[in-house]
Amino acid sequence: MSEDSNILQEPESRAVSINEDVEDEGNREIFLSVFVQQGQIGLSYYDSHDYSLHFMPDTMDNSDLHLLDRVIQELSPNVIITSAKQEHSLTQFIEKLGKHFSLEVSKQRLLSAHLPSLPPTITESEKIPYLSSCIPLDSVLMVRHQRSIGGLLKCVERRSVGLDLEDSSTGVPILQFLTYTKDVVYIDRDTYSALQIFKSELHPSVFKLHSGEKEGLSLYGVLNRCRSKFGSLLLRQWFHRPTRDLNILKRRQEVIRFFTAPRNFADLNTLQSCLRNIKNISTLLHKMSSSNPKVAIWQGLYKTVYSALCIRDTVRSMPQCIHLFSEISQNFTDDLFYIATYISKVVDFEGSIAENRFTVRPNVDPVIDEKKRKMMGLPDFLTDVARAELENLDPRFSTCSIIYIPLIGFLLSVPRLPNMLDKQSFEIEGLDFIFLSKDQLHYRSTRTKELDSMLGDLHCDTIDLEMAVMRKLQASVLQRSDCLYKVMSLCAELDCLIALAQASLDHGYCCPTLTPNHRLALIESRHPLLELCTPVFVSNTYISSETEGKVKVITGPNSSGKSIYLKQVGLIVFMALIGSDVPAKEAEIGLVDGIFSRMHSRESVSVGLSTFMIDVNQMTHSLNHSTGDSLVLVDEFGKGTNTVDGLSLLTACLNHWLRRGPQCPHLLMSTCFHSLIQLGLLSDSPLLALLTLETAIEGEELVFLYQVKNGICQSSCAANIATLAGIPDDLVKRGVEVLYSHFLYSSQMWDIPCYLLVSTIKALHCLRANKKILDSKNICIHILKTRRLQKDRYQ
Ligand SMILES: Nc1ncnc2c1ncn2[C@@H]1O[C@H](COP(=O)(O)OP(=O)(O)OP(=O)(O)O)[C@@H](O)[C@H]1O
Repeated sequence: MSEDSNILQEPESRAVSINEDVEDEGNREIFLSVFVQQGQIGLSYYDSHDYSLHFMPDTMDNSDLHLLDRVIQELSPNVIITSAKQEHSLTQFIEKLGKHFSLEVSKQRLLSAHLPSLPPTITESEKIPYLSSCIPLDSVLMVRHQRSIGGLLKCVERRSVGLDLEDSSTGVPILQFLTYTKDVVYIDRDTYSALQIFKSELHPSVFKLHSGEKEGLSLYGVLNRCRSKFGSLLLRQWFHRPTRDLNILKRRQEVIRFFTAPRNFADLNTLQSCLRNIKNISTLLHKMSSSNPKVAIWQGLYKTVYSALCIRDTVRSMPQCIHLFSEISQNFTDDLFYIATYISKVVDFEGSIAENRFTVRPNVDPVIDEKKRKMMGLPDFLTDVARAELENLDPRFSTCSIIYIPLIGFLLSVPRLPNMLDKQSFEIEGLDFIFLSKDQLHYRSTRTKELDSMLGDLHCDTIDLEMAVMRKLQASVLQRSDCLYKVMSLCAELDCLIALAQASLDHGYCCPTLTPNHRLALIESRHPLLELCTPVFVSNTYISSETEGKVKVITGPNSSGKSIYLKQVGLIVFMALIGSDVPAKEAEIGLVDGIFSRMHSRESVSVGLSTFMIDVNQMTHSLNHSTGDSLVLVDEFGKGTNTVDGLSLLTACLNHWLRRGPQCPHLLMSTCFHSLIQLGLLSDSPLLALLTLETAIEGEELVFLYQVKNGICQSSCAANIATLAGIPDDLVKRGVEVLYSHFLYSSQMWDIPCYLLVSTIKALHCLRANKKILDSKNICIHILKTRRLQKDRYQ
């Protein structure tokens, strides 16, 4: 804390509940405006949560508008606005159309937008340089973009977004302009869902049903240790926008490195407790600009600014070569200290809470002090007046009191007597009856009229004076709002990075080496979610490069861990692309441009497509859009249809990728179609590597070792697994009999090479675990003998 900081009182010393006013997410509304032309997309959106206008400079998008799809997925906008004359591709996306996209009109709307941070007297020509510093107005590509902003502003103005009961002439406030990052790695909805990056579930508590959803077991749930709500929001944004920008990623990594060093744990804890007290500054400032902000808003602001100062002082003692730290040290200016001191000196928090309005501390304004002093002495003085009034009062009354009611003034109050039944009986000579309340009659007497003129409306005067002080304070806080916005964005970043560092420490992650080359090497890596749910997790290595095999085909018995391996590779690459540490002993991540997947994630009912159609859609998407820098995860493609058709499709896709040579993505594919390899269907390619998962037979049981090794698997061990799962033995036995009769018949019909039969028999040997199934081996051999197959034909 700075030298003068002892002037400031710790906010906790005035511990009072800061209600939801401060954190109120309220009705968050997002208005997205899109304009597409000749493959370029310009978009902007307004977020009523923090009154910010985000824009994305014109960017190429593909014909399916994937970028737009991703933005919609991230933002879930309440309204999407576009031009009625839009290209067909866009109209497929968007249902609500607007027609406010003329370029000149757009410019005018931007110029007349309500920007509270600018002085109200600013002229249009003065506004242009300011706006061009926020949005590149002169950029050619921005033409379309401005048009999207034009439509957006028109819509939000019409709906008075972000305004409560303000005057109809008040414009929708825009408190900040933010760029929407475009250098993002492509990941589609299905991949997010299959990898369990997010998983929302309905809240189980009946009491919290209104708050909607909570995060289930997901990567976001595991990594989100943010202390503030806006930190969590920013982390969510990072999750939606994994990036290839090495500068951004290295900036994040250097902070995480610092906090994961044991000697910095104390600083980490201090910062975490400060971050907990930082409230949403956009909401605070918006509420602060209302005519009479609630006490909680003042408390929230004070606590926030005080904590920001603590953060600044802690960070200033840390290495300033770390970019985030030096930015915090520079941008948390003395304006913060000014605001905190001003609030601390002026606002009487205890008094404000007691009276539920803004009250001023002593020694701020002598006139207010004088009036308060008079008010303080009032009870004694009024007791004396009441005593004197009682002497002259009707003798039927044994007590009376003098009370003060704001706006009405001083009144003489006496208890109602039993014979005072109607209004006429309330009349007392020399007194004017005013009202009856709770068996107390209230009158105005000559003396109370004297008091009114002598003391006036003391209370109201004090309130007016205190409100004037509050307005001055409000104005001076709002003048310094720029610095407060910086506090919020830097604190959000710090919060996210501390959260990632904490997760890294808790789960033993390592810092990945990020490189622009095309190699992925995950040494002894783990699945970040499964490792938390299983007592023993077997780590595995994945290395993919042009020389070490970019296409991995992984076969293994059912339940041997193929899907988990695929997902763990996807998750680790994803984690590295948001700047996080990863669950591995060592990792080298060549920055990929997209993660594609063919994994079961959606129920066919929810999308109106058959399961096989979903599979094929996902595969088509991966085939069409993956590049040599992409990661493609394919889990059991083709098993939703006839085996031969599924196998043929899978083979065609794989060979297509292999033929692409250097443009072949990092492909990790699991399959139960062992004949893909056994029948030699795959093209010879140095890119191809075959992997399998190790199993062992222990006693009578099939044991999964979950260890990935080079090689192929001969059997799915489906019968064993069926037995393990409890399918009756006789059914399993019959299944195996049918399988092998059919197999031998087919092999003769189609003249399938004999090594296949050998491998079948070998596979049957593996079934030693179950004696009844072992019998089926004898059946198989028996069939072989009866068909007089030559032994040497299949050896
Ligand atoms: N590396 C591992 N360490 C420990 N347990 C694991 C590991 N991999 C997988 N498992 C366990 O094995 C179970 C099955 O894994 P997974 O779903 O990946 O199998 P699979 O081979 O894809 O099966 P199927 O072919 O039937 O889809 C997991 O739910 C998990 O409990």
